Amino acid sequence: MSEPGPVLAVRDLHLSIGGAVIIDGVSLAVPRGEMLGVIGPNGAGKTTLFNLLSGVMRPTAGTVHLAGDDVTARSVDARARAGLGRTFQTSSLFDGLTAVENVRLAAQAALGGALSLVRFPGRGGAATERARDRLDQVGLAHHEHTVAGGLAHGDKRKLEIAMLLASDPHVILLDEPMAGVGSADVEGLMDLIRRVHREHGTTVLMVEHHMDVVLGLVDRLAVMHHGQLLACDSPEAVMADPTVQSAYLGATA
Ligand SMILES: Nc1ncnc2c1ncn2[C@@H]1O[C@H](COP(=O)(O)OP(=O)(O)OP(=O)(O)O)[C@@H](O)[C@H]1O
Repeated sequence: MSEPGPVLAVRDLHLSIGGAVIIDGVSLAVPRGEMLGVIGPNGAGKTTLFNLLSGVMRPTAGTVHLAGDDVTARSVDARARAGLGRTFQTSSLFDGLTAVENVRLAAQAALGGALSLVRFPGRGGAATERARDRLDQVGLAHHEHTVAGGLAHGDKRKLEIAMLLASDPHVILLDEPMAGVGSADVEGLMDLIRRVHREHGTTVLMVEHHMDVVLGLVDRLAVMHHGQLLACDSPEAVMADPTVQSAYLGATA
């Protein structure tokens, strides 16, 4: 049952692989509609935390709750159906398909229909309509028929977000959305993320190394270090925290 508590909550999450402790007792509650940045040095466990939230990996101990429901044992697909969407550090696009075909596949998966690339001219179809709408939302309507592999880097990232939006998620996890994006495209992507967050009330968790991006977007910052959550507070409080400064900011300066 959905209720007014945090939309996403992890409690005492642990993950060990082959004797190595990767995630070490992380607890975190994310209120509905929050934009949360996740930062930390390389290897701190940020992507692994996203893997545990999205169901790509299962924790050794601890729980993940989505909208009040315990989803710890649920698959990626079940969590996606429950409203959790995610992008990856590496591109998940089909380079040889057009922009609209990429989003249509995501829409077909979300709508529960069979996946198909066959076009039915004039018939529209719910998946195609939804795909066009999401392309419009991310500002790529004019690239509907451009193959994904031919898009500029920033537009590829926008296309990935359009695919994410095809399933109408209420929580999205963005893993380094600015990775590989030229400085000219950063503003546009930030605007897009801000718009998705504000217009749809979507809860956003974002791993991002660019501090200017993070600080320009988030309500709170979570700092990971050696698999632990070192701090989770307003950006101002986190930046002023001496433990964070020595563990993260000092370490990467
Ligand atoms: N499947 C795995 N098997 C073994 N070790 C793993 C596995 N996945 C991650 N790790 C290790 O866990 C640690 C955390 O990795 P993770 O990718 O979550 O860090 P990160 O904070 O996202 O780093 P980056 O900023 O470099 O992406 C690293 O030391 C990594 O080598």
